[in-house]
Amino acid sequence: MPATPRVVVGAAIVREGRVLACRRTAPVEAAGRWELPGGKVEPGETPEAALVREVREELGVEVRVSGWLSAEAEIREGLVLRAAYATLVAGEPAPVEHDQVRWLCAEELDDVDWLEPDRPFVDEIRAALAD
Ligand SMILES: Nc1nc2c([nH]c(=O)n2[C@H]2C[C@H](O)[C@@H](COP(=O)(O)OP(=O)(O)OP(=O)(O)O)O2)c(=O)[nH]1
Repeated sequence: MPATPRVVVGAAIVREGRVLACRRTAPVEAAGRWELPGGKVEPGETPEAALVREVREELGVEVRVSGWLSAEAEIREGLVLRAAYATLVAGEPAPVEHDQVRWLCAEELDDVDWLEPDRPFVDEIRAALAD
């Protein structure tokens, strides 16, 4: 029986019609590519708690999860990506691990080079921002 995949959660933090995209610095093959802030859910942790924790660690802000996107993508064998919409409740994002952040509107989502697994999420976010 295959093992249950480990989940990586990403936050689609939306403010005034824009989503926050973050540029990775590591590993080398992912450096310069863009993602949603987040990371792996730890054993015993809920996805919501993981997302809030990772965003706090990576950007120094507090977010509230408002709902999960319907997409799910395989990052590699045994690792899947999920994402949730979130709103800022305290602080202004200041990257700790990323070297750049951008607030992108629907028309700007294709201006950055997203990690491959993020594509279905970006499509869903584009539609949501355009509403
Ligand atoms: N945070 C995040 N990771 C993503 C996205 N898309 C995507 O393929 N990934 C991949 C990159 C990494 O292989 C993995 C996340 O690992 P990570 O290293 O950022 O997570 P982490 O902070 O929990 O790391 P770790 O030290 O526990 O290994 O998911 C995304 O939008 N956000």
